Formats: sequence, structure tokens, C-alpha cells
Amino acid sequence: DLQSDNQSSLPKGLQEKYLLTRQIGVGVCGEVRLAFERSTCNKFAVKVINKKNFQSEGTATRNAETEIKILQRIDHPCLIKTQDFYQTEDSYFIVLEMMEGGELFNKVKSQQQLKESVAKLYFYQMLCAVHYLHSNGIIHRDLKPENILLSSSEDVCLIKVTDFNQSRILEEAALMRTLCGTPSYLAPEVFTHANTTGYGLAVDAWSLGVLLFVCLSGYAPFHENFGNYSVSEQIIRGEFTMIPKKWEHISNQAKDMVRKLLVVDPKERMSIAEALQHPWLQDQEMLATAQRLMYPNDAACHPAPVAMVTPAHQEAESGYTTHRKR
Ligand SMILES: NC(=O)c1ccc2nc(-c3ccc(Oc4cccc(O)c4)cc3)[nH]c2c1
Repeated sequence: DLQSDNQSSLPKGLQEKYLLTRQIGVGVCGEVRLAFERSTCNKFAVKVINKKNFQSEGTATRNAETEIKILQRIDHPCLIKTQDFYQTEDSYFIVLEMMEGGELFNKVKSQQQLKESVAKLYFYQMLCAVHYLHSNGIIHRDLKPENILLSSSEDVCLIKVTDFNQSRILEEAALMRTLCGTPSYLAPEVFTHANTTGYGLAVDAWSLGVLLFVCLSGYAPFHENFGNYSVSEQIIRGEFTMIPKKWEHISNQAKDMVRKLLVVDPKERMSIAEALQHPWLQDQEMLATAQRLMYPNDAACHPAPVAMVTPAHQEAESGYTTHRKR
């Protein structure tokens, strides 16, 4: 493995501080390995990004370095945190906090479909994370179950969005790369307005709609086995089917949320801010759980009565910072 077969390819500082072991994830730009901090034996995830994949994108490498530095300052409970950063001539090594529950993708795959209450808790956290990214001028552009990590194998757990630095860095090139990956989660305008790169924040709302559809039903809304259109044509037409057997026990409010996100025209599509105000999420028990997971210190010293819970996203908006910014 990386540790044994080519020691020279590891930055000295990384090798001294961490023991890299097995691969725990693999993506378009590289792989993710399990690492142990030598001094504490704490687990970390080290994302190895091969620069040679970007050589052809010219400034992409410089952008990648700049973007990774910017993202090291991004701070939200539902965004994965960068612990360390190293590089060699041909690779970047980003040391990230370990999310013991692994990828949401594997949980949905093993459970077929999530309980609606679990899907709601996860989706609310994703909305908070993406709302925060957008307020920092970052569009994710690649939201999919592989990029949503779970803090534990328990249903009620913190989730974190990851990989938000890749697509933002590569701009046009991301589009080329994105188009050679699975298009299942891509919004219609990525195909139809590609050359303008003008597609905006609304692409993330679409992808979150696809993510919610998959969490609730266990299958993708746009798939090559459905109908006689290609996946991209199904997406551009906004044609998806809610198979009764899969959706019969799911609430009308959840279905309404999905339908308002999977709208082809980005101008008509529900925004992240509107989604946060959707009736399906005005669930005090879920909001209290989410706040406890996202801001555990607050809950400890300021147990807000459930009825008085200010949804975490509204606190962020109102710049409510008393307990957190110590
Ligand atoms: N694409 C990314 O930017 C990225 C960034 C960070 C990531 N961490 C994982 C990951 C973490 C834990 C996993 O289960 C394990 C694996 C080993 C031990 C363990 O306790 C849990 C599986 C995948 N996947 C990641 C992807």
C-alpha cells in the first residue's frame, strides 16, 4: 500500500506525524486512506489527490492550492474539517477528521430506504451546510451520497458534507470531469447552460433534491434503466417517477419538498433558504436533535426548552454567536 510500496511518495512531515494504512474511499480525483496520528493514535481520513489528473487544466493546480487554503478557514459543524495539508510534486495530501459512520451511500444501500425521520434529520443538516457554503460564496456542484459522511453508525448522528473543494476549484474543468462521472445528480442547467458557467447556487438545490429522493425511496429519480431516455435527457425533462410501493408510506410534505427541488428551471426551483422554511422541516423534535448534534456545547450549558428552539440555520443567519465563538 501507499505506506510500504512507495515511501518516497509521502511527504516527510506527513510520514512523521501519521501512519497511513488502508484505502477507505476512492473518487475521481484520487483516494482516501485511513491514517493514525502517531502521537495520539487518533484516526483520520487522508485524501490523496493526484495532481497529474489536473495537469491538462492549467491553472487548476494553483486554484486547488488556493482553494484548499481558503476552505481550511471554513468552519461549520456539518462541513468536514481539514486537520493538516501536505503536498509532493505529484500529489496533495489533505488530513481530514474521521467520520466513523462512513459514506451515506453505503447506509442507504444497506438499508434500502431510510426512515423518514432519519432522512429529515440528515437532509436538514445538509441544507445547513450548503446554506453556509453559499453564504461564503462557494457552490458545491457535486453533492451526492458518496460526499455525505456520517459521524457514527447510529441513525441519529451528525453528518458532514465533504469534497466541496474539488468542483469549486476546477471551474470549467469540473464540468468536463463531472460530465465523465455519473450524471445522476447533476441539475439540468449543467447540461444546457454548460458553456456559460453561469449556473449558480440553484444547482446544489437540485442535487439535494436528488439526494433526498434517494434517502427516502432508496432509488435514484433519474436512472439509465428508466424509460427510453438517457439519464441526461430525463434530467433535462425533469421526468422522474415515484414508485408507489416505495413512496406509499412517505408523507405528502416530504414529497412536496422533493418536487419543489427537482424543478428544471433554476429560477423556479425552491432555494436552499426556502427549503429551510418548508413545513416538512418545521419539526421541533428534529430541530432540537439537529441543534444538539451540531452544537453539543450549547445544549450542555444552555438547555433550550424545545418550544423555544431557534433552528440552527436561523441562529447562523442572525449571527447568533454568544455560546459558540469562545
Ligand atoms: N471525497 C472526500 O473528500 C472524502 C473525504 C473524507 C472521507 N472520509 C471517508 C470515509 C471515512 C470513513 C469511512 O469508514 C470507515 C473507514 C475506516 C474506519 C472507520 O472507523 C470508518 C469510509 C469513508 N470518505 C471520504 C471522502
